[in-house]
Amino acid sequence: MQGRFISFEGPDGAGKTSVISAIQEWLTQKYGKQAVLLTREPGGNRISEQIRQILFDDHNTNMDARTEALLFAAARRQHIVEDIEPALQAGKFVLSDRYVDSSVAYQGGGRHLGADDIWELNQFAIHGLLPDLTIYLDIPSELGLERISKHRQNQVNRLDREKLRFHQDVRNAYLTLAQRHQKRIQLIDASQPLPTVINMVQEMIQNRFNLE
Ligand SMILES: Nc1ncnc2c1ncn2[C@@H]1O[C@H](COP(=O)(O)OP(=O)(O)OP(=O)(O)O)[C@@H](O)[C@H]1O
Ligand SMILES: Cc1cn([C@H]2C[C@H](O)[C@@H](COP(=O)(O)O)O2)c(=O)[nH]c1=O
Repeated sequence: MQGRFISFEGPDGAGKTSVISAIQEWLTQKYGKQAVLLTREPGGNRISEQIRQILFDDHNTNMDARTEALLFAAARRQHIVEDIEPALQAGKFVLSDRYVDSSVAYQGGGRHLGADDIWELNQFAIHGLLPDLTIYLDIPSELGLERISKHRQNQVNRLDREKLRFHQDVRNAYLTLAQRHQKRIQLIDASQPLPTVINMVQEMIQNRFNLE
């Protein structure tokens, strides 16, 4: 049986990590541990995690925006081949904390490389593999950044530290993507309380895949 591929997207601090772990628990209770793969980008396997370290190294302040875009795409390719495709072939639910839309939003929007060029660049990496469903957690940039600075002071990465304008451009690019891919991308207002957001995401997954 072919599995189901669900990606979770959103600006920094939208609550993806919190929501995705609740969804993992919910699906695991329903279908068992073996039925669910929780993974993240950039990362998932040794090579992609090594690329992640380069991307988020605080010393790499001189990284060119196109180099950054290529590294995210390279980590994605390895993630697909080593983790996502095998899990889908085994019939699992694949829950990915970020996927191709992150590159379009952050490198295309935030870094101003252009959404279309970054989408095009990533076609080589994803080779046709798009999620069956993308949950986009939408949040005003100020609120997302406030959540991060309140709760995660010692885990802030190189991209979290970008200025407010960068995060606003990221959000606008996500909103454009959600308009363009209305069937695949489902938008949720992530400024609502966490239990409400989790319930809405569960309903979306239930409806999309006709789960009991
Ligand atoms: N709906 C919510 N209401 C209030 N606080 C929330 C909500 N969702 C998450 N948070 C809190 O905001 C902080 C950031 O959440 P989380 O790490 O889940 O976000 P994230 O989208 O994964 O961020 P990033 O992509 O930057 O890692 C956490 O401290 C979390 O407890
Ligand atoms: C996949 C991907 C990610 N990013 C950025 C977005 C975030 O700032 C970090 C990931 O941090 P998280 O806490 O693990 O969400 O990386 C990006 O700019 N481009 C991408 O393709």
